[in-house]
Amino acid sequence: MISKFTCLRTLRLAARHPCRPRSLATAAPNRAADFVRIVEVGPRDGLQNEKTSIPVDTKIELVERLAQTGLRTIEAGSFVSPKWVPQMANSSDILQHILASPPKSAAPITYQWLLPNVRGLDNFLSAWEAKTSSTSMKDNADSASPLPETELSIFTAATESFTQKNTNCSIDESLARFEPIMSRAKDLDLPVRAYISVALGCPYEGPNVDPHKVAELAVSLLEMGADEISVADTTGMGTAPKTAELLKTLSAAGIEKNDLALHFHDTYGMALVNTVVALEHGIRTFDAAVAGLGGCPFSPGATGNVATEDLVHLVHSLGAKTGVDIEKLAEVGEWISKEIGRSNESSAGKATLARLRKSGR
Ligand SMILES: CC(C)(COP(=O)([O-])OP(=O)([O-])OC[C@H]1O[C@@H](n2cnc3c(N)ncnc32)[C@H](O)[C@@H]1OP(=O)([O-])[O-])[C@@H](O)C(=O)NCCC(=O)NCCSC(=O)C[C@@](C)(O)CC(=O)[O-]
Repeated sequence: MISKFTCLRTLRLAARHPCRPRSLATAAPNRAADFVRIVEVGPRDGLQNEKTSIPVDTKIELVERLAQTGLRTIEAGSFVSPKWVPQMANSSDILQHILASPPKSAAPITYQWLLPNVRGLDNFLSAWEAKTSSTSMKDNADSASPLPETELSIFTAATESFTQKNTNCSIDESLARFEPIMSRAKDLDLPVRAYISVALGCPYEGPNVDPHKVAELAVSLLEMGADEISVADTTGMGTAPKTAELLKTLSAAGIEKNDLALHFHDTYGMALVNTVVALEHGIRTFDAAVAGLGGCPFSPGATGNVATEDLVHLVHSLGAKTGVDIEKLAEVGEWISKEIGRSNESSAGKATLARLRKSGR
């Protein structure tokens, strides 16, 4: 199937978007071969499935603490229906707080916001524009604490069943919802990343998701204007051979490595193995959640994202850089785990803390 559209799509992809986004592609240091960019999804993917309502102050404090670890990109909330995902209902408050008092950080941070439809975009914009329109670009550049970079995330899935369960529509309908979001985001110069869920296994259709379907969707999203595709192993069913096959299929479809991020959940303990496979294929952007927080409300049995501390430890052990201070990050992982009453799922985080405590720190 892929060979039929590969050449045409490759040409189309090469011609798209002469103007690349500010953060996703122009982050020059983040594109060095030995630099791995981490997208911290803990405040969104990590918290969205928690059953007990988490106070907005705790969510803001999590973002502020993460901002001090060296992480450069944080997905801080989502503008989805509160009837579907009640835990994310106060994302507007978090956005407004971040814009009004950008968290302290050594380097500028980009904040991402997930949305499923135009209603989500409208809700996002009513909070975002109120602040950004009152700060001119010049004022912003001159300001001691300029407005943080902002990006949007949209999401669809590689199977019809998951798309229905997650967003109450078909895959095609989900793409149709993105068209107006994409065009308004481009007008506002806001980069857009697009997730493709269940790329390596679906809770409703099983472990064998067609990699060509993932490639076809990725091409459609890039053609539509997405600046980055985050390919998600929502269920953690991915294995090393399946990850390699998927990445080869995406490459054969003309998708560049720099356009891809990988988003592994660690349900079967395979996330780091699959990360190594992806690193060997040249992927340099990975999503993760501090302390291994997370789970998708519409993926029964799926556990958290790969823990950011474990990802950082892996990358550093391979001699590459992340810019993240693992000791500070481990403290954040332990703090948020206690705050929300769940166990810290990061092996590297717990080991780092044990070492720190032993040395009296
Ligand atoms: C897409 C919908 C809204 C369709 O849901 P629907 O019920 O079909 O939508 P609707 O258009 O019929 O609207 C129903 C009600 O929701 C309201 N509504 C409609 N849209 C919004 C909105 N944006 N924000 C706030 N309210 C909204 C709308 O106004 C209406 O309110 P009512 O008239 O009944 O009072 C719903 O299915 C939804 O919100 N789904 C989101 C599910 C979700 O957040 N899943 C988790 C995130 S994805 C994920 O975790 C995977 C990922 C990204 O991490 C990668 C991976 O690991 O796989």
